[in-house]
Amino acid sequence: MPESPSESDLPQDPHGSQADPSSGNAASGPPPSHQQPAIRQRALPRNSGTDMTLPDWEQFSEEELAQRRLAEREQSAKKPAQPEIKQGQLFELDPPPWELEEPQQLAIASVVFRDAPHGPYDYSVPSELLEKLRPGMRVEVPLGRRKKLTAGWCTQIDHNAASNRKLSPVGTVLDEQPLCDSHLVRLVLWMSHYYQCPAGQIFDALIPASVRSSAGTRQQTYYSAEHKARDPKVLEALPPKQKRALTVLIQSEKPLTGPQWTVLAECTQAPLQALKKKGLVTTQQRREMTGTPSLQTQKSDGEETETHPLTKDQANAYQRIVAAIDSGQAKTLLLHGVTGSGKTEVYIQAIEHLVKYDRAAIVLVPEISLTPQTRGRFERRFSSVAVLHSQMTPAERHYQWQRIRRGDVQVVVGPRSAVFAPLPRLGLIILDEEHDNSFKQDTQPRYHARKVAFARAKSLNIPLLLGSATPSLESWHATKTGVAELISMPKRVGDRPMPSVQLVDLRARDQRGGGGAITRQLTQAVKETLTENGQVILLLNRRGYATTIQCPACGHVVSCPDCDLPLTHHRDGGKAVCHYCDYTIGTPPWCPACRFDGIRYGGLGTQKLEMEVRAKFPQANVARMDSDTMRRPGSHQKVLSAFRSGELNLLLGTQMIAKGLDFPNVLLVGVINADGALHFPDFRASERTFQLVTQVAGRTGRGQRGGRVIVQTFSPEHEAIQAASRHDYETFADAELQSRRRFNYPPLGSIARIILRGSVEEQAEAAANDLTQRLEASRTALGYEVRILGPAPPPMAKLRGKFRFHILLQCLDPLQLGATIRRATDRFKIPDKEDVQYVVDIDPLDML
Ligand SMILES: Nc1ncnc2c1ncn2[C@@H]1O[C@H](COP(=O)(O)OP(=O)(O)OP(=O)(O)O)[C@@H](O)[C@H]1O
Ligand SMILES: [Zn+2]
Repeated sequence: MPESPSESDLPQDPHGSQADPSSGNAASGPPPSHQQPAIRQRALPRNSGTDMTLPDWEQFSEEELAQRRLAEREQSAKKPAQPEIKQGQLFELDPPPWELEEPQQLAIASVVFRDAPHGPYDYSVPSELLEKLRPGMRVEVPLGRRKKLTAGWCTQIDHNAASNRKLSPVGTVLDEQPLCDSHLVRLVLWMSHYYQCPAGQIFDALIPASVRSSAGTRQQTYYSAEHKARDPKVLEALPPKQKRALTVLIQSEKPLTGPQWTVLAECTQAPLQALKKKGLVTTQQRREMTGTPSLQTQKSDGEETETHPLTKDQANAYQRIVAAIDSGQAKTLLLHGVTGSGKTEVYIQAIEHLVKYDRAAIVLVPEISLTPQTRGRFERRFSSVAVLHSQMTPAERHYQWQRIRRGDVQVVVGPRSAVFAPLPRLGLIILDEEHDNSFKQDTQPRYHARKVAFARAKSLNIPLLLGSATPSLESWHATKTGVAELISMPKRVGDRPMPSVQLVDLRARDQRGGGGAITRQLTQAVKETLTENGQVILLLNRRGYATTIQCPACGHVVSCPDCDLPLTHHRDGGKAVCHYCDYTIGTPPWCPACRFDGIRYGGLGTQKLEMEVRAKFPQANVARMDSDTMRRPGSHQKVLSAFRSGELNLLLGTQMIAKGLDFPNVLLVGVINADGALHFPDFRASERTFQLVTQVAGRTGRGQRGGRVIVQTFSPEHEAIQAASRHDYETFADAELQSRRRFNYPPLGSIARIILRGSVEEQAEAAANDLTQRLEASRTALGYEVRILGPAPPPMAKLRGKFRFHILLQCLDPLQLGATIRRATDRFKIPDKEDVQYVVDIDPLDML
């Protein structure tokens, strides 16, 4: 007898009632205060912290919405009526009125698709699927004139719809249970609207491919006895082997698999098949894990594991987070704690509070393999942690996803995509190092995990905790406008002082001892530190050996043919590599343009720095950490363990050594060139420089022995570097906000970027011009104040063989910005024969 999924198998929607006052209280809301009657979300004031705003339908008051609707109706009255595109109308004309059916009651499902046409389109739900189909499931439906069966996602079912058009019916329901609960479906629809990306593509980003393909599972057939087989007369009439087999099956409490059944009945397959033919047994297919993947937890790297009593600052932070959890409201908290102030311990204790109520948390971290230490700390303190990372096998990923959805997990730790973890009883979302750029996805859907976390937390009425020593200006601004609450931890644990920072001016030539990259002052400091048995971290944010390969005779620079950017020379294997597309050639021994024999390597990468370090400090045990040396899974862990044990005493590398590491014996941090990010054509250049220098400086002075920092720079007077040298976040952030205000840059205003690319430059440019005109027309029609810049070639005017153009849009109001683009791109189509694509990037971080 086929089993229907039991109650507990169904994805729970514990907070469903919180957003909807009509449905009463959550049955088992944890802290007592969670039980209070839910409050309908109040409209946020517009323009309050543009990075922290919700979609328009959540943000407007009823009155505003009504006004908007009125305005929209007036708009549409002016323009010739555009037929709404619905299934059936997309490829054929509407049927003449006499062919229309009588309007009839039916259930209609909305379905969206990954590929164009994206939908949503309406389908009727046949009565036999009514019980089964729910939003968040995948279905197969006929699409287009040819009625080609296509997989899509069901986003909504209207049970009392009326339609007089003949709708195609839903064909097959592909999932046993929804892959997304109703909250996640709502989140998808919001993301689709806000990021202007088809909902079908967002579903695919939300549900890992391994889950969609059921990686690591197989189809298993189960047998059970039909009702009529229980009739003794039927049983008696059977040949002995079949009789014995059927008796075994009737007596079994659960359905049996073929192998189980043959073993218990001591028979071959033959009697089973005979019984099946006679219609005495039914079969049922179920998907099962083929095995339990052995999940690797982070081995301790030797860090002490004892817990400490909280410091005064930590205790205060903890109290305020707990109050937010207990309030049952969607509050955003920014924990601004200086490096080494013990933020992780605060997160852990807050989650310990949460799990007492049987609730779970998501902790988003930059890339988990870079921070094995953070991972280890969570795994040691909670009994069931799911760590999601990029090196999992599909089977592991699917297994973890199922564990998470069943509610077997207290804490999910992972990178940005973990914001979608389908925890049934989510009670808190934490973004550690919330300023980190890796939280923004740079492919479709181009979402920012902070914003998505904000929307998710808001719809569930749970707190969102952002933590950083160098908060993004978006979050800092949010504390000024009341969107987020600020919690400060201005001191390090154990009253340890912040390390002193010395700036070394690279412009003064005599400072540069011996022409290398390491100045006299830094050389001296490294030697002293190594003599005292201390450890050293050196930061250089460029990988490779030399960053340019240039001919001194004719000036030719060896560049990538696909990206027009200089290739970087890598010494291992003598390769010249494009860092944007990985185009690789053997480094030419002479100039490819004029054949001059004596090509020069300019600019400095980590490989070259490593050689200089080994030559200058022969007593040091050196490791280099950059994406070239850290390709293999587990390599970070290996290097960091060796560093903790003291086997290594000098670590050099790119920004990946600046993140979160906590080693008490690091007595010196050296920044080889702080200006790397400073002169990028990007309004966030200062912010990034400040963050990088402050974060790497924060890796020292974390033990009893203190620490110091030496920053080499060509711009010692630059405010970002000055402020970082004083550990003065607030002065920097407030001044930076002032200067952004002048240009309405985020977070004071919103920006969007549209990138067009094509293999034929003229076509890409023509499409960019066309789109710009549409944007201008759209702005005029809506009467919005949107600034449109471009089209122009971006700093990277060519990438992977495609010519690029971009259009920048700025507006104080993110809703006006979004609406302007939506209207302009709505019917914007590039001729199929042209190889030109465009992407809309809302709140872009990458301006290159
Ligand atoms: N209350 C405490 N008493 C003593 N030590 C503590 C306490 N809380 C945390 N620590 C220790 O202080 C160190 C720094 O903590 P942690 O790594 O969480 O800092 P952080 O604020 O995340 O810093 P960063 O921003 O630099 O990553 C850790 O070794 C941790 O074990
Ligand atoms: Zn390239």
